Amino acid sequence: MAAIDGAEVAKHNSKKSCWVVLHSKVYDVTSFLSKHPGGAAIILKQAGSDATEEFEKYHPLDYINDLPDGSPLGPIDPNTLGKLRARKDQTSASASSANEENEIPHVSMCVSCPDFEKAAKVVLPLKSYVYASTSANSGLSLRANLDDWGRINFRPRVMRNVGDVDTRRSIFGHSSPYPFYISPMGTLGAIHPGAEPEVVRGAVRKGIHAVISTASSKQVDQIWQRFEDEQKTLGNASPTRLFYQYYMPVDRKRAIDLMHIVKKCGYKGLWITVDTPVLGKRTADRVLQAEEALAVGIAEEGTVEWETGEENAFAPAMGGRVVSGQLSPHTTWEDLQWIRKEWGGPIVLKGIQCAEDAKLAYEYGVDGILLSNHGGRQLHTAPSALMTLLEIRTYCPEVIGKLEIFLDGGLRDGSDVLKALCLGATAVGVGRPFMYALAAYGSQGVERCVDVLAEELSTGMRLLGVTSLDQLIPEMVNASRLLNEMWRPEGAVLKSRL
Ligand code: HEM
Ligand SMILES: Cc1cc2nc3c(=O)[nH]c(=O)nc-3n(C[C@H](O)[C@H](O)[C@H](O)COP(=O)(O)O)c2cc1C
Repeated sequence: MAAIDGAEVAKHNSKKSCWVVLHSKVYDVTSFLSKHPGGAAIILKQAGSDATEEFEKYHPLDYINDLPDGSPLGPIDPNTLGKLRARKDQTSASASSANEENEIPHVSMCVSCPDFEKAAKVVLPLKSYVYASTSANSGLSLRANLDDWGRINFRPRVMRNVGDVDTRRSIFGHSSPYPFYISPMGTLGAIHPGAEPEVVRGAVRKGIHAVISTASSKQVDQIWQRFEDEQKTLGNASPTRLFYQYYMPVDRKRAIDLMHIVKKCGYKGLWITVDTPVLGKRTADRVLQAEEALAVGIAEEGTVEWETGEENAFAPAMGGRVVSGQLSPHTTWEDLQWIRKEWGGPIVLKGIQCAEDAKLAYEYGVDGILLSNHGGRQLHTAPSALMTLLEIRTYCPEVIGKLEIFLDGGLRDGSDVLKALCLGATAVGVGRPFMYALAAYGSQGVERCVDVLAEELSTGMRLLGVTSLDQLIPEMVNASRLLNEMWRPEGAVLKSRL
């Protein structure tokens, strides 16, 4: 194929004819515009230019293969790159380029989790900040997540020898120095150029476990490779293990193939996200996307082709569109049977939000449940993980001790982790604080965030009067306020039917 001149590419910069360069090849994406799950506006902004940098922030390389037949036009003539259309993107400021008025604080100034958010706000483009911070509808689920940790109080014991504390906890037999891990978050390329591998680097250096998202910017095997490389530099001494968050692809073959790749890499558990049959309404993203569309001269598309089908083959969108998602809305409990057969390792259901489903999870033989409302990004006014844990303690206590129980959502202080453990949890997941730390400081920020949480945790243990996590018992917390508001079944008996 003859090389294409940059000046020719630059001419195709509209909805009528839209060409972009991706990794030195020219693609005609005109017919793809209306099918792009991220919306047409985002690609139109790149029309006639080299879209590689923008593409890589959001997508693994192999997404290019999903462009329609006929899209690839040929290689770009490397001597004519200067003739491509200049892009008017917001580019991410980096820690070193943040200007003086908006100077990013030194990492040591981050002494508690909210400090990372302030620093991230300085460096992140608005779009990325909105993506990280957004929540569903009017934001009440996120608010409750944040607030409920403060609505449980400790009942400390004093005059105990708390000179040395042991903060270790195992997840499925894999020891971690702390009872918290990094929650799966998609599209980290929009947050930091190092994306998921940069998070892995920080995790490995601190020895904590991390769950990797299906919607990652980098491919699952690339992330694994980085994990192995990082382990090697530390003489394979880090206890960190990676687990995989699974949005089940609609297509069964694709679903099984993905699971096999994950297994072959060596991920230690499959965390199936079950709270996302459709994407929640991400209000702030919606507003931003409408603005972006108007800026390139198109009113936000309303219903595009891929929305009208009841399923689509892509991952849940980064932004706020109504994407039914890679997780089929038709998934049921019965699917666990074939998943278990294909996977063969520990399975956690991520997104359990009531006692009935906790009981079913146990009956269906999963190994763990993650009480979560997706960081307040899915159902409007969904219960916080703590509220769900209290329901489980009250109505199906038999699952405690049989299943590994994880919580996430709104955790912003290491000592709050102790409350969940007092009430029977195995460990707690932390999301946004790590994302903000990554944005501002890369893997160094991730490490700092671990240190901040770890210090709060060990101080909390000493002040509570315990030296190991096994000593945490329900009597060490006062959960009366939440218990007062907890849901109660009519007749006080739980009916756990499908
Ligand atoms: C041609 C260059 C491309 C650019 C610059 C681009 C950029 C983007 C951006 C910025 C988003 C986030 C949208 C938002 O939050 O508003 C997005 C979403 C998305 N894009 Fe693309 N994209 C491109 C091509 C593709 C291709 C070839 C595919 C695969 C067929 C694809 C699949 C998706 C999917 C599934 C989403 C929603 C989920 C996610 O954020 O991962 N894109 N894209
Ligand atoms: C920006 C962002 C992206 C996320 N992406 C995913 C994802 O790809 N898969 C998933 O199961 N959960 C995802 N989550 C939810 C997290 O795994 C976790 O449940 C939540 O962030 C915990 O709440 P916190 O952020 O308040 O700690 C995401 C959360 C955020 C904030």
